[in-house]
Amino acid sequence: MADSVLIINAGSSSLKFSLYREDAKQEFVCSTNGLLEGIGTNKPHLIIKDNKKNILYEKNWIDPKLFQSSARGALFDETMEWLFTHLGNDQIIGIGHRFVHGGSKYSAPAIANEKVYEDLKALTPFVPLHQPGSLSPMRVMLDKRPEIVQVACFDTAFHATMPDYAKRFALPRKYYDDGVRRYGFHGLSYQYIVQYLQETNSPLANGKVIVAHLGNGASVTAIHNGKCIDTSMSFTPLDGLVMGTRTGHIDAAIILYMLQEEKLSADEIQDLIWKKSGLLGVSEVSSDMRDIVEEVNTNGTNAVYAKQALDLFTYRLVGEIGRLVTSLQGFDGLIFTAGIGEHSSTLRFEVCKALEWLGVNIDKEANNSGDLIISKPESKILVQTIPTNEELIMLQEVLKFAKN
Ligand SMILES: Nc1ncnc2c1ncn2[C@@H]1O[C@H](COP(=O)(O)OP(=O)(O)O)[C@@H](O)[C@H]1O
Ligand SMILES: CC(=O)OP(=O)(O)O
Ligand SMILES: [Mg+2]
Repeated sequence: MADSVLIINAGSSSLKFSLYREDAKQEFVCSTNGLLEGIGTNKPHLIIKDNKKNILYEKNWIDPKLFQSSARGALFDETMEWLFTHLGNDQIIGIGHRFVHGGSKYSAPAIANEKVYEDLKALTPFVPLHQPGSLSPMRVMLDKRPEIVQVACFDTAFHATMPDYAKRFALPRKYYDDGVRRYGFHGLSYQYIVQYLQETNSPLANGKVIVAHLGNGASVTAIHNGKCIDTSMSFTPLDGLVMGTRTGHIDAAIILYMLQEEKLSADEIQDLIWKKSGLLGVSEVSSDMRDIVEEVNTNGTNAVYAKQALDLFTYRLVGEIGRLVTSLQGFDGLIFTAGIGEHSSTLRFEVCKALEWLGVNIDKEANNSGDLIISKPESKILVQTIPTNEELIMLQEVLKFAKN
Protein backbone atom coordinates (compact mmCIF):
# COMPACT_ATOMS: atom_id res chain seq x y z
CA MET A 1 0.00 0.00 0.00
CA ALA A 2 1.60 3.27 -1.14
CA ASP A 3 1.60 6.46 0.90
CA SER A 4 -0.05 9.24 -1.07
CA VAL A 5 -0.66 12.94 -0.70
CA LEU A 6 -3.69 14.56 -2.26
CA ILE A 7 -3.49 18.20 -3.33
CA ILE A 8 -6.64 20.15 -4.11
CA ASN A 9 -6.44 23.52 -5.88
CA ALA A 10 -9.77 25.33 -6.05
CA GLY A 11 -9.52 28.19 -8.56
CA SER A 12 -12.30 30.54 -9.59
CA SER A 13 -12.93 28.81 -12.93
CA SER A 14 -11.25 25.51 -12.19
CA LEU A 15 -10.73 22.72 -9.70
CA LYS A 16 -7.40 20.97 -10.05
CA PHE A 17 -6.25 17.98 -8.05
CA SER A 18 -3.05 15.96 -8.01
CA LEU A 19 -2.31 12.69 -6.27
CA TYR A 20 1.34 12.14 -5.38
CA ARG A 21 2.43 8.57 -4.59
CA GLU A 22 5.64 7.66 -2.74
CA ASP A 23 7.97 5.61 -4.95
CA ALA A 24 10.75 3.14 -4.10
CA LYS A 25 13.20 6.06 -3.72
CA GLN A 26 10.81 7.56 -1.14
CA GLU A 27 10.03 10.43 -3.44
CA PHE A 28 6.50 11.62 -3.98
CA VAL A 29 5.69 11.47 -7.69
CA CYS A 30 2.50 12.69 -9.29
CA SER A 31 0.38 9.66 -10.31
CA THR A 32 -2.98 11.25 -11.16
CA ASN A 33 -3.99 14.74 -12.28
CA GLY A 34 -7.49 16.11 -12.55
CA LEU A 35 -8.70 19.32 -14.13
CA LEU A 36 -12.25 20.56 -14.00
CA GLU A 37 -12.23 23.77 -16.03
CA GLY A 38 -14.75 26.24 -17.37
CA ILE A 39 -16.68 26.57 -14.10
CA GLY A 40 -19.03 29.53 -14.59
CA THR A 41 -19.10 29.08 -18.38
CA ASN A 42 -21.73 27.03 -20.23
CA LYS A 43 -19.31 24.25 -21.14
CA PRO A 44 -17.39 22.94 -18.15
CA HIS A 45 -15.01 20.08 -18.86
CA LEU A 46 -13.47 17.47 -16.57
CA ILE A 47 -10.39 15.51 -17.56
CA ILE A 48 -8.41 13.13 -15.37
CA LYS A 49 -5.06 11.73 -16.53
CA ASP A 50 -2.40 9.41 -15.18
CA ASN A 51 1.28 10.36 -15.04
CA LYS A 52 1.79 9.19 -18.65
CA LYS A 53 -0.97 11.57 -19.76
CA ASN A 54 -3.36 8.67 -20.50
CA ILE A 55 -6.94 9.81 -20.04
CA LEU A 56 -8.64 7.99 -17.14
CA TYR A 57 -11.91 9.89 -17.28
CA GLU A 58 -13.38 12.71 -19.27
CA LYS A 59 -16.70 14.50 -19.27
CA ASN A 60 -18.15 17.51 -21.06
CA TRP A 61 -21.23 19.25 -19.82
CA ILE A 62 -23.24 21.30 -22.31
CA ASP A 63 -26.04 22.87 -20.39
CA PRO A 64 -26.94 26.56 -20.36
CA LYS A 65 -27.96 26.24 -16.70
CA LEU A 66 -24.33 25.62 -15.82
CA PHE A 67 -23.72 29.22 -16.68
CA GLN A 68 -25.31 29.99 -13.34
CA SER A 69 -22.73 29.96 -10.62
CA SER A 70 -25.13 28.00 -8.36
CA ALA A 71 -24.20 24.96 -10.49
CA ARG A 72 -20.60 25.08 -9.22
CA GLY A 73 -21.39 22.88 -6.19
CA ALA A 74 -22.69 20.04 -8.36
CA LEU A 75 -19.60 20.12 -10.58
CA PHE A 76 -17.29 20.08 -7.56
CA ASP A 77 -19.22 17.17 -6.02
CA GLU A 78 -19.01 15.06 -9.16
CA THR A 79 -15.26 15.61 -9.45
CA MET A 80 -14.69 14.76 -5.80
CA GLU A 81 -16.89 11.68 -6.08
CA TRP A 82 -14.71 10.31 -8.90
CA LEU A 83 -11.61 11.00 -6.88
CA PHE A 84 -12.73 9.32 -3.69
CA THR A 85 -13.98 6.18 -5.50
CA HIS A 86 -10.69 5.75 -7.40
CA LEU A 87 -8.17 5.93 -4.61
CA GLY A 88 -7.68 2.13 -4.71
CA ASN A 89 -5.09 0.94 -2.23
CA ASP A 90 -3.48 4.30 -1.74
CA GLN A 91 -3.13 5.37 1.84
CA ILE A 92 -3.60 9.10 2.01
CA ILE A 93 -1.20 10.48 4.60
CA GLY A 94 -1.96 14.13 3.98
CA ILE A 95 -4.15 16.52 2.03
CA GLY A 96 -3.18 20.01 0.93
CA HIS A 97 -5.89 22.56 0.24
CA ARG A 98 -5.29 25.83 -1.56
CA PHE A 99 -6.89 28.68 0.33
CA VAL A 100 -6.80 31.95 -1.49
CA HIS A 101 -7.27 34.09 1.64
CA GLY A 102 -5.70 33.57 5.03
CA GLY A 103 -6.77 36.98 6.35
CA SER A 104 -4.64 38.59 9.04
CA LYS A 105 -4.60 35.40 11.18
CA TYR A 106 -2.93 32.98 8.75
CA SER A 107 0.26 33.85 6.94
CA ALA A 108 1.80 30.37 7.12
CA PRO A 109 0.35 26.92 6.32
CA ALA A 110 -2.03 25.67 9.02
CA ILE A 111 -3.25 22.21 10.02
CA ALA A 112 -7.01 21.97 9.58
CA ASN A 113 -9.25 21.65 12.62
CA GLU A 114 -12.67 23.04 13.55
CA LYS A 115 -11.23 26.42 14.62
CA VAL A 116 -9.21 26.83 11.41
CA TYR A 117 -12.23 25.75 9.34
CA GLU A 118 -14.49 28.34 11.03
CA ASP A 119 -11.87 31.11 10.73
CA LEU A 120 -11.51 30.42 7.01
CA LYS A 121 -15.27 30.19 6.51
CA ALA A 122 -15.59 33.66 8.02
CA LEU A 123 -13.42 35.02 5.17
CA THR A 124 -15.90 33.83 2.48
CA PRO A 125 -17.38 37.31 1.79
CA PHE A 126 -13.89 38.50 0.77
CA VAL A 127 -13.29 35.57 -1.61
CA PRO A 128 -16.74 34.45 -2.74
CA LEU A 129 -15.48 32.72 -5.89
CA HIS A 130 -12.92 30.61 -4.06
CA GLN A 131 -13.51 29.92 -0.36
CA PRO A 132 -16.61 27.68 -0.80
CA GLY A 133 -14.69 25.43 -3.22
CA SER A 134 -11.74 25.17 -0.81
CA LEU A 135 -13.87 24.65 2.29
CA SER A 136 -16.12 21.88 1.01
CA PRO A 137 -13.48 19.13 0.49
CA MET A 138 -11.88 20.09 3.82
CA ARG A 139 -15.26 19.73 5.56
CA VAL A 140 -15.90 16.33 3.94
CA MET A 141 -12.53 14.99 5.09
CA LEU A 142 -12.77 16.50 8.58
CA ASP A 143 -16.03 14.57 8.98
CA LYS A 144 -15.15 11.33 7.20
CA ARG A 145 -11.42 10.90 7.81
CA PRO A 146 -10.43 13.12 10.74
CA GLU A 147 -7.19 11.15 11.25
CA ILE A 148 -5.72 12.43 7.96
CA VAL A 149 -3.53 15.53 8.28
CA GLN A 150 -5.03 18.32 6.21
CA VAL A 151 -2.97 21.43 5.55
CA ALA A 152 -4.40 24.75 4.42
CA CYS A 153 -1.89 26.57 2.17
CA PHE A 154 -2.42 30.26 1.57
CA ASP A 155 -2.04 32.41 -1.52
CA THR A 156 -1.50 35.39 0.75
CA ALA A 157 1.60 34.02 2.52
CA PHE A 158 4.12 34.89 -0.22
CA HIS A 159 3.27 38.58 -0.06
CA ALA A 160 4.01 39.09 3.63
CA THR A 161 7.35 40.75 2.71
CA MET A 162 5.75 43.80 1.05
CA PRO A 163 6.82 47.09 2.62
CA ASP A 164 4.30 49.09 4.66
CA TYR A 165 3.68 51.61 1.87
CA ALA A 166 2.70 48.85 -0.54
CA LYS A 167 0.37 47.22 1.97
CA ARG A 168 -1.35 50.34 3.29
CA PHE A 169 -4.43 52.08 1.87
CA ALA A 170 -4.78 55.83 2.49
CA LEU A 171 -7.59 55.24 5.00
CA PRO A 172 -7.65 56.19 8.68
CA ARG A 173 -5.13 54.01 10.54
CA LYS A 174 -7.84 52.07 12.36
CA TYR A 175 -8.70 50.20 9.15
CA TYR A 176 -5.17 48.93 8.62
CA ASP A 177 -5.10 47.76 12.23
CA ASP A 178 -8.42 45.97 11.63
CA GLY A 179 -6.88 44.09 8.68
CA VAL A 180 -8.04 46.30 5.79
CA ARG A 181 -4.86 46.27 3.69
CA ARG A 182 -3.20 44.77 0.64
CA TYR A 183 -2.65 41.03 1.09
CA GLY A 184 -1.92 39.89 -2.46
CA PHE A 185 -2.92 36.54 -3.98
CA HIS A 186 -1.67 33.76 -6.32
CA GLY A 187 1.21 33.47 -3.83
CA LEU A 188 1.62 29.69 -4.23
CA SER A 189 2.16 30.26 -7.93
CA TYR A 190 4.68 33.08 -7.34
CA GLN A 191 6.48 30.89 -4.79
CA TYR A 192 6.77 28.16 -7.42
CA ILE A 193 8.20 30.59 -9.99
CA VAL A 194 10.82 31.79 -7.49
CA GLN A 195 11.74 28.18 -6.67
CA TYR A 196 11.93 27.32 -10.39
CA LEU A 197 14.28 30.25 -11.06
CA GLN A 198 16.50 29.20 -8.14
CA GLU A 199 16.59 25.53 -9.13
CA THR A 200 17.41 26.29 -12.77
CA ASN A 201 20.17 28.72 -11.69
CA SER A 202 18.45 31.44 -13.65
CA PRO A 203 20.14 34.85 -13.66
CA LEU A 204 16.68 36.11 -12.65
CA ALA A 205 16.71 34.25 -9.32
CA ASN A 206 18.40 37.19 -7.57
CA GLY A 207 17.18 39.84 -9.97
CA LYS A 208 14.23 42.16 -10.39
CA VAL A 209 11.38 40.23 -11.95
CA ILE A 210 7.81 40.96 -12.93
CA VAL A 211 5.62 37.86 -12.91
CA ALA A 212 2.22 37.97 -14.64
CA HIS A 213 -0.07 35.21 -13.37
CA LEU A 214 -2.90 35.37 -15.91
CA GLY A 215 -5.66 32.84 -15.29
CA ASN A 216 -9.34 33.43 -14.75
CA GLY A 217 -8.09 35.46 -11.82
CA ALA A 218 -5.15 37.59 -12.94
CA SER A 219 -2.44 39.43 -11.05
CA VAL A 220 1.08 40.78 -11.52
CA THR A 221 3.79 40.78 -8.87
CA ALA A 222 7.12 42.57 -8.52
CA ILE A 223 9.79 40.30 -7.05
CA HIS A 224 13.35 41.21 -6.02
CA ASN A 225 15.77 38.58 -4.72
CA GLY A 226 12.87 36.13 -4.53
CA LYS A 227 10.81 38.41 -2.27
CA CYS A 228 7.56 40.21 -3.04
CA ILE A 229 7.87 44.00 -3.30
CA ASP A 230 4.34 44.79 -4.51
CA THR A 231 1.44 43.13 -6.29
CA SER A 232 -1.73 44.14 -8.14
CA MET A 233 -4.36 42.36 -6.05
CA SER A 234 -5.04 43.86 -2.66
CA PHE A 235 -7.60 43.36 0.15
CA THR A 236 -9.35 40.79 -2.03
CA PRO A 237 -8.62 39.15 -5.41
CA LEU A 238 -11.00 41.64 -7.02
CA ASP A 239 -8.43 44.42 -7.30
CA GLY A 240 -5.90 45.16 -10.01
CA LEU A 241 -6.18 43.72 -13.51
CA VAL A 242 -9.27 43.05 -15.62
CA MET A 243 -10.17 39.36 -15.09
CA GLY A 244 -12.54 36.74 -16.49
CA THR A 245 -15.57 37.97 -14.54
CA ARG A 246 -14.06 40.51 -12.08
CA THR A 247 -13.75 44.24 -12.59
CA GLY A 248 -10.20 44.64 -11.36
CA HIS A 249 -9.49 48.12 -10.02
CA ILE A 250 -12.40 50.54 -10.23
CA ASP A 251 -13.17 53.86 -8.54
CA ALA A 252 -14.62 52.90 -5.13
CA ALA A 253 -17.28 55.61 -5.55
CA ILE A 254 -18.86 53.55 -8.35
CA ILE A 255 -20.08 51.17 -5.64
CA LEU A 256 -21.76 54.09 -3.83
CA TYR A 257 -23.32 55.17 -7.11
CA MET A 258 -24.74 51.66 -7.63
CA LEU A 259 -26.07 51.57 -4.06
CA GLN A 260 -27.48 55.07 -3.83
CA GLU A 261 -28.48 56.00 -7.37
CA GLU A 262 -29.09 52.65 -9.07
CA LYS A 263 -30.57 51.24 -5.83
CA LEU A 264 -28.81 47.91 -6.26
CA SER A 265 -28.60 45.79 -3.11
CA ALA A 266 -25.24 44.77 -1.62
CA ASP A 267 -25.81 41.21 -2.89
CA GLU A 268 -26.54 42.45 -6.41
CA ILE A 269 -23.39 44.56 -6.43
CA GLN A 270 -21.36 41.64 -5.10
CA ASP A 271 -22.66 39.48 -7.96
CA LEU A 272 -22.00 42.20 -10.52
CA ILE A 273 -18.41 43.02 -9.60
CA TRP A 274 -17.24 39.42 -9.00
CA LYS A 275 -19.22 37.36 -11.50
CA LYS A 276 -20.60 39.54 -14.29
CA SER A 277 -17.83 42.01 -15.09
CA GLY A 278 -14.34 41.70 -16.56
CA LEU A 279 -13.93 40.00 -19.95
CA LEU A 280 -17.47 38.62 -19.68
CA GLY A 281 -19.12 41.97 -18.92
CA VAL A 282 -17.27 43.94 -21.59
CA SER A 283 -17.32 41.34 -24.39
CA GLU A 284 -20.80 39.94 -23.74
CA VAL A 285 -19.27 36.77 -25.17
CA SER A 286 -17.56 34.81 -22.40
CA SER A 287 -15.23 34.98 -19.43
CA ASP A 288 -12.94 32.50 -21.18
CA MET A 289 -10.03 34.01 -23.09
CA ARG A 290 -10.21 31.25 -25.72
CA ASP A 291 -13.79 32.26 -26.62
CA ILE A 292 -12.88 35.95 -26.76
CA VAL A 293 -9.95 35.33 -29.11
CA GLU A 294 -12.09 33.05 -31.30
CA GLU A 295 -14.87 35.65 -31.49
CA VAL A 296 -12.33 38.24 -32.69
CA ASN A 297 -10.57 35.89 -35.13
CA THR A 298 -13.80 34.59 -36.70
CA ASN A 299 -15.33 38.07 -36.78
CA GLY A 300 -18.37 36.78 -34.86
CA THR A 301 -21.44 38.90 -34.05
CA ASN A 302 -19.81 40.30 -30.90
CA ALA A 303 -16.33 40.66 -32.40
CA VAL A 304 -16.19 44.42 -31.74
CA TYR A 305 -17.03 43.98 -28.05
CA ALA A 306 -14.65 41.02 -27.79
CA LYS A 307 -11.81 43.11 -29.27
CA GLN A 308 -12.57 45.93 -26.82
CA ALA A 309 -12.40 43.43 -23.93
CA LEU A 310 -9.08 42.07 -25.20
CA ASP A 311 -7.61 45.55 -25.67
CA LEU A 312 -8.75 46.61 -22.21
CA PHE A 313 -7.27 43.46 -20.64
CA THR A 314 -3.93 44.13 -22.37
CA TYR A 315 -3.87 47.88 -21.70
CA ARG A 316 -4.52 47.46 -18.00
CA LEU A 317 -1.94 44.68 -17.74
CA VAL A 318 0.74 46.75 -19.43
CA GLY A 319 -0.12 49.74 -17.22
CA GLU A 320 0.19 47.65 -14.05
CA ILE A 321 3.52 46.24 -15.22
CA GLY A 322 4.66 49.85 -15.69
CA ARG A 323 3.70 50.70 -12.12
CA LEU A 324 5.55 47.66 -10.77
CA VAL A 325 8.67 48.39 -12.86
CA THR A 326 8.73 51.72 -11.04
CA SER A 327 8.33 49.97 -7.66
CA LEU A 328 11.36 47.84 -8.55
CA GLN A 329 13.25 50.78 -10.09
CA GLY A 330 13.84 48.78 -13.27
CA PHE A 331 13.57 45.09 -14.12
CA ASP A 332 15.61 42.20 -15.51
CA GLY A 333 12.91 39.72 -16.40
CA LEU A 334 9.26 39.30 -17.31
CA ILE A 335 7.53 35.96 -16.74
CA PHE A 336 4.15 34.79 -17.99
CA THR A 337 2.27 32.00 -16.23
CA ALA A 338 -1.20 30.41 -15.61
CA GLY A 339 -3.90 29.57 -18.19
CA ILE A 340 -3.71 32.71 -20.36
CA GLY A 341 -0.05 33.49 -19.65
CA GLU A 342 1.08 29.98 -20.58
CA HIS A 343 -1.12 29.48 -23.62
CA SER A 344 -1.97 32.76 -25.31
CA SER A 345 0.96 33.67 -27.55
CA THR A 346 -1.09 36.56 -28.98
CA LEU A 347 -1.55 38.16 -25.58
CA ARG A 348 2.13 37.71 -24.71
CA PHE A 349 3.12 39.28 -28.02
CA GLU A 350 0.87 42.32 -27.54
CA VAL A 351 2.16 42.89 -24.00
CA CYS A 352 5.81 42.58 -25.07
CA LYS A 353 5.30 44.94 -28.02
CA ALA A 354 3.83 47.54 -25.68
CA LEU A 355 6.89 47.20 -23.43
CA GLU A 356 9.45 47.46 -26.23
CA TRP A 357 10.44 50.95 -25.12
CA LEU A 358 11.51 49.47 -21.78
CA GLY A 359 13.94 47.06 -23.46
CA VAL A 360 11.65 44.08 -24.08
CA ASN A 361 12.52 42.45 -27.41
CA ILE A 362 10.30 39.45 -28.09
CA ASP A 363 11.28 36.60 -30.42
CA LYS A 364 8.11 36.05 -32.43
CA GLU A 365 9.00 32.52 -33.50
CA ALA A 366 10.00 31.36 -30.03
CA ASN A 367 6.79 32.87 -28.66
CA ASN A 368 4.64 31.04 -31.23
CA SER A 369 6.43 27.72 -30.95
CA GLY A 370 5.90 27.38 -27.20
CA ASP A 371 9.56 27.84 -26.15
CA LEU A 372 10.16 28.75 -22.53
CA ILE A 373 12.47 31.69 -23.33
CA ILE A 374 10.62 33.99 -25.69
CA SER A 375 12.88 37.06 -25.82
CA LYS A 376 15.69 37.54 -28.35
CA PRO A 377 19.25 36.99 -27.07
CA GLU A 378 19.93 40.74 -27.40
CA SER A 379 16.80 41.69 -25.40
CA LYS A 380 17.65 43.80 -22.33
CA ILE A 381 14.82 42.04 -20.50
CA LEU A 382 14.67 38.23 -20.36
CA VAL A 383 11.12 37.10 -21.12
CA GLN A 384 10.01 33.60 -20.17
CA THR A 385 6.88 31.47 -20.10
CA ILE A 386 6.91 29.18 -17.06
CA PRO A 387 4.05 26.71 -16.48
CA THR A 388 3.05 27.21 -12.86
CA ASN A 389 2.79 24.37 -10.34
CA GLU A 390 0.97 25.53 -7.22
CA GLU A 391 0.39 21.87 -6.35
CA LEU A 392 4.13 21.18 -5.93
CA ILE A 393 4.49 24.01 -3.40
CA MET A 394 1.53 22.61 -1.47
CA LEU A 395 2.99 19.08 -1.59
CA GLN A 396 6.20 20.38 0.02
CA GLU A 397 4.18 22.04 2.78
CA VAL A 398 2.04 18.95 3.44
CA LEU A 399 5.12 16.69 3.67
CA LYS A 400 6.58 18.92 6.39
CA PHE A 401 3.59 18.01 8.55
CA ALA A 402 2.58 14.55 7.32
CA LYS A 403 6.05 12.95 7.41
CA ASN A 404 6.93 14.12 10.92
N1 LIG B 1 -4.99 27.85 -25.22
C1 LIG B 1 -5.42 28.92 -24.54
N2 LIG B 1 -5.42 30.15 -25.10
C2 LIG B 1 -5.85 31.23 -24.44
N3 LIG B 1 -6.32 31.18 -23.18
C3 LIG B 1 -6.35 29.98 -22.57
C4 LIG B 1 -5.90 28.79 -23.20
N4 LIG B 1 -6.05 27.75 -22.32
C5 LIG B 1 -6.57 28.28 -21.20
N5 LIG B 1 -6.75 29.61 -21.35
C6 LIG B 1 -7.37 30.55 -20.41
O1 LIG B 1 -6.89 30.40 -19.11
C7 LIG B 1 -7.91 30.85 -18.19
C8 LIG B 1 -8.00 29.88 -17.04
O2 LIG B 1 -6.75 29.86 -16.40
P1 LIG B 1 -6.44 28.97 -15.11
O3 LIG B 1 -5.12 29.42 -14.59
O4 LIG B 1 -6.55 27.53 -15.47
O5 LIG B 1 -7.68 29.34 -14.22
P2 LIG B 1 -7.99 29.59 -12.70
O6 LIG B 1 -7.80 31.04 -12.52
O7 LIG B 1 -9.38 29.13 -12.51
O8 LIG B 1 -6.98 28.77 -11.91
C9 LIG B 1 -9.21 30.95 -19.01
O9 LIG B 1 -9.47 32.32 -19.30
C10 LIG B 1 -8.84 30.24 -20.28
O10 LIG B 1 -9.52 30.76 -21.38
C1 LIG C 1 -6.68 34.42 -6.50
C2 LIG C 1 -7.37 33.98 -7.74
O1 LIG C 1 -8.05 34.75 -8.36
O2 LIG C 1 -7.17 32.70 -8.10
P1 LIG C 1 -7.61 31.99 -9.47
O3 LIG C 1 -6.96 32.72 -10.56
O4 LIG C 1 -7.10 30.57 -9.34
O5 LIG C 1 -9.09 32.06 -9.55
MG1 LIG D 1 -5.53 29.34 -10.62
